[in-house]
Amino acid sequence: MNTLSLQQNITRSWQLPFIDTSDSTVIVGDRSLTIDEVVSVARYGTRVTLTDNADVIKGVQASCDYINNAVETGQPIYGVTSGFGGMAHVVVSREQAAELQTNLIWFLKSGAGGRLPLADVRAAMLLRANSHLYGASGIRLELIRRLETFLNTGVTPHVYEFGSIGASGDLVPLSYITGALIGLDSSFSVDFNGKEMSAPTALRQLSLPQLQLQPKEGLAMMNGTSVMTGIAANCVYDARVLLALAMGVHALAIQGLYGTNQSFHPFIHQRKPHHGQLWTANQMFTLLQGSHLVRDELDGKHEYRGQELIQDRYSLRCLPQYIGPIVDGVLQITKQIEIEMNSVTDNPLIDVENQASYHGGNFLGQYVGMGMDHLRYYIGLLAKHIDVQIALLVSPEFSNGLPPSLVGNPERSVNMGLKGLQISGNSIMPLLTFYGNSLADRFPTHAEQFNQNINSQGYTSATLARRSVDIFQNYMAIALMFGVQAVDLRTYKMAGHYDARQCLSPATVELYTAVRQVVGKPPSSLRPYIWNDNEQSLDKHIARISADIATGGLIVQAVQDLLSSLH
Ligand SMILES: N[C@@H](Cc1ccccc1)C(=O)O
Repeated sequence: MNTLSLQQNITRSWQLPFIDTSDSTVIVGDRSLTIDEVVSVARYGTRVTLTDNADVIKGVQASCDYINNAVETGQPIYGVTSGFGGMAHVVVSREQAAELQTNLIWFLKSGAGGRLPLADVRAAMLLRANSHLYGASGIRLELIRRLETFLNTGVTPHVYEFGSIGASGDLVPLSYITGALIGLDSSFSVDFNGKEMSAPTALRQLSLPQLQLQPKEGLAMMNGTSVMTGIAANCVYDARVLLALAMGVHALAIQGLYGTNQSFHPFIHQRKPHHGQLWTANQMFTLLQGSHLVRDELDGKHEYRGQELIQDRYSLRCLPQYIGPIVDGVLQITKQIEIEMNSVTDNPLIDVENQASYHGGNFLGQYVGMGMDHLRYYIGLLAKHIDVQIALLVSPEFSNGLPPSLVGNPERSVNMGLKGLQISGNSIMPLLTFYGNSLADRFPTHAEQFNQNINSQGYTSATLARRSVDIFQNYMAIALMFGVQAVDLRTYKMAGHYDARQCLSPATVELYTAVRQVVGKPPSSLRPYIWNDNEQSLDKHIARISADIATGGLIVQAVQDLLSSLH
């Protein structure tokens, strides 16, 4: 997962307009999309171009021809010449086949709550277009191309945060995208590069006609997992960044605590070779290489250390064994979401080659629902571990000689150091472990007249994951502030000055320097990051660092090597 391709975008604000002036583009329909590409389009406005592959275009039209022929010849096809779901026994005549699709939008227009972030709606539109280009959905190219136009001109339908049970995909959220796409009614609103307006108004400004859905097209648009999967793709991208930053925070904390590098010796982990454990140990081994702030014990030596333990506590010594399963879990979720992104998830599916259609259930978003449950669970575990490291750093009984609460200037007796910052972090960590509770197992068994009597809750699990990621970005900011202060104070104990860059491992200098730059406090040999309590507003530092993380700024660039190796 290489996010370097996005780095050129970091100057591009996340805010509107989603217009990319560079010449980069994402081709849709000729190969699998990656999570990087989804994020690049959804957040940074990278242009989208539908493939001009003749076979793909022919396949899309052929699936429409199949549906039209079926309607003309009076064949019974679910959702085309029948009612929906628990009312699939209702016969719908050929004359009403088109009206059935438009009516689907109206009865699904039942969202609630706040609005979904525009970047998540953009991801959903991209994935809907991608799914339709497989030619198994019976939807015209004209509608797919309109998704492309909306993405490239910055028209983003407003979608509610509540409404989908993740079963027949995201029926309700997708009804808003579909209604806006065809300009059905002025009650469908969009954001047009920062301006709110009705969908018909936006179409007029783009000189695009309103469209009438043809048989199957409503179902093709709305019976899919694209919204929950779009949210999930953005969340997986952010969670991978946060996993890499967690490794960076631990590397700073281990140096702050003057921990040993022996815990990451290859010999240990080759004898318990879980993929995630090996990756974690290897990365931490590399992160600490060349540091003057760790006990260098790779030769196997051990020393009696007075009141200090002869070996580190588990939050340091067992770090690879603890984070390893999280790494393996995030990698599995990444694979599952990338498969879901590149799947056909509506129903029925059209097999043009055999001139047949099949009633199935690819729209059940179980991989997304359970995947996002697990992602929130992993985030909670990472936050809890970091909270332990912070507790060691601020407590003289465990910090190996650091000042209590990492006070900077000991001469100013009222200085209480990072006590408040720790309390703020303590207020967030429990919320992250709380968000780690599962949702997928709480589904109602009677949904939609018992037709959808199992359902994934994937949409809500994904929106909860979005919330968990946003919270974790704030917590990570607090953790990085502790790490920076700790290594400055450790440097003073080891070298008599406060500029940690001189003693840190080369692999952690960039992260350290990036944090200092983002908060506007360059390193100094005369003072640590925080000297007197009354010289800075820590809340502003938290806000700046979390915003930098959320927009892929300097701090994320500093862990690029970790991110690129995460596979
Ligand atoms: N399409 C779903 C059910 C459904 C679709 C649209 C509205 C309501 C229900 C099915 O295959 O059963």
